[in-house]
Amino acid sequence: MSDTRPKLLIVEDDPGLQRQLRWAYEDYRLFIAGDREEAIEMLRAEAPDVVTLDLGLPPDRDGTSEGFATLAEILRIKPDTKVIVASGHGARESALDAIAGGAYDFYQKPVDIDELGLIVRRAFHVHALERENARLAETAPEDGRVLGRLITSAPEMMKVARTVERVASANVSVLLLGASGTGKALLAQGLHDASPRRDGPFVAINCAAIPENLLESELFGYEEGAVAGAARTTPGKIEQAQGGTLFLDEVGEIPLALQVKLLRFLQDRTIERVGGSEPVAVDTRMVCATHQDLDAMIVGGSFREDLYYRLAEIVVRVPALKDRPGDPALLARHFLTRFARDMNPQVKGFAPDALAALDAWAWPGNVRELENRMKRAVIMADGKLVTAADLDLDEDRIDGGEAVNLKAAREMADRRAIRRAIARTDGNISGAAKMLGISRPTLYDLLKQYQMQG
Ligand SMILES: Nc1ncnc2c1ncn2[C@@H]1O[C@H](COP(=O)(O)OP(=O)(O)OP(=O)(O)O)[C@@H](O)[C@H]1O
Repeated sequence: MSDTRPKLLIVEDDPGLQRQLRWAYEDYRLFIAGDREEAIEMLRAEAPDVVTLDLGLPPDRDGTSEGFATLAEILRIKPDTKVIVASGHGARESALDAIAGGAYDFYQKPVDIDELGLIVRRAFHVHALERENARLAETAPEDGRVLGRLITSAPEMMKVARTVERVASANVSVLLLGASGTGKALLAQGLHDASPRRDGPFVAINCAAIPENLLESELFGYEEGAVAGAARTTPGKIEQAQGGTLFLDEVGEIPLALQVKLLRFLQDRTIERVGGSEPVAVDTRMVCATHQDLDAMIVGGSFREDLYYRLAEIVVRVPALKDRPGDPALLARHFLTRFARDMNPQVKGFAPDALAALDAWAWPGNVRELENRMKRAVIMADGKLVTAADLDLDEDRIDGGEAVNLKAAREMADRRAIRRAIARTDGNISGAAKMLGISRPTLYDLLKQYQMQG
């Protein structure tokens, strides 16, 4: 049986000590090196997670130069290695230098086997935890959730979520660019929840939903009767977001005159309410979103460039749903579970033709459209399964309607034929391939090429 004990490399030139240590570590597979060259050779061959390193190695037995050179080389070759350095009597200083140079811990000679044993065990433990964390960070969470409520399994969207998570802690303005219904509002909320301002308010305002003449007082608030003495103050959205985050959705809809006022706020962080006399200081984080092409608007003179640069310290592009392979089906399942629970508990899943249709549809309204169609489908479903008909997708428009050229037309025809074959064979790939007159690997290739699901 293969030895699965964790590997420990001991770098020690004193044969007496080597012997002593050899007996001390039953729980590990031991590798012992007497100098730098041997140590590096064993590191490369065995990749141990933990190394104990005597700083006084030949040819500099009484100094530390060789020990430090070994430490640096180990960390260069395998940076996650936990190196525990041994310092001679009164050489605490060099031990501390070693820690500054990336060593994990140190121990003082003469060796106390029990104490060193504890340090080594802890080093393995920390290494295992770090490895597990790195693994978790690389893989998608099992339920497909990231940033709290966002559901995705597509690398394109994971990248977006990770960027948002990363910028959350920095106090920079963020502009989310993406088509309607792609989840920009959800990302903005996720950013707030991941930021140090999470205990403050998250205030959202959709600039497209408010008539132009009311937008100023919505944003900046207003004061009435100030002159008569019985002032009534209504705080605007900016003020309501004090200590938290303000999400300006459809920021491209803000008229030019108001853009100037917004810019002034971003410059001096104070607002003036409509009809108000005193400036009010407001500390809020700004997150904006739009589906419009702000660059073109700047060129056309309808969006101020100086405001753009204030709002867009970080720009995040949110991909359309059709560009996130696997997400339509994953999100559809999520919405099915949610709506079935509330509206039609007998519905349990999808008929194969529904899955094929979900995959083929271009989702011009993105996740919002999917959510709405799923709600309808769950209500309309007759039996346990949602069918393609329940989704009410226009067959002729599946795959995006008119083909722009011959290549696109062929792809469209391929997709339609594949979808039908898979639906007719209840998702059986071998059967579908036979029906299409192609081999199974060819069908898999096509599914991959067209980013369809089998
Ligand atoms: N990845 C996702 N996981 C779960 N729900 C999502 C996801 N993306 C979007 N949604 C849901 O879809 C709907 C639309 O999302 P959202 O309002 O965030 O989009 P948007 O890009 O801000 O749209 P608009 O620009 O039209 O305001 C919301 O109900 C949201 O909760």
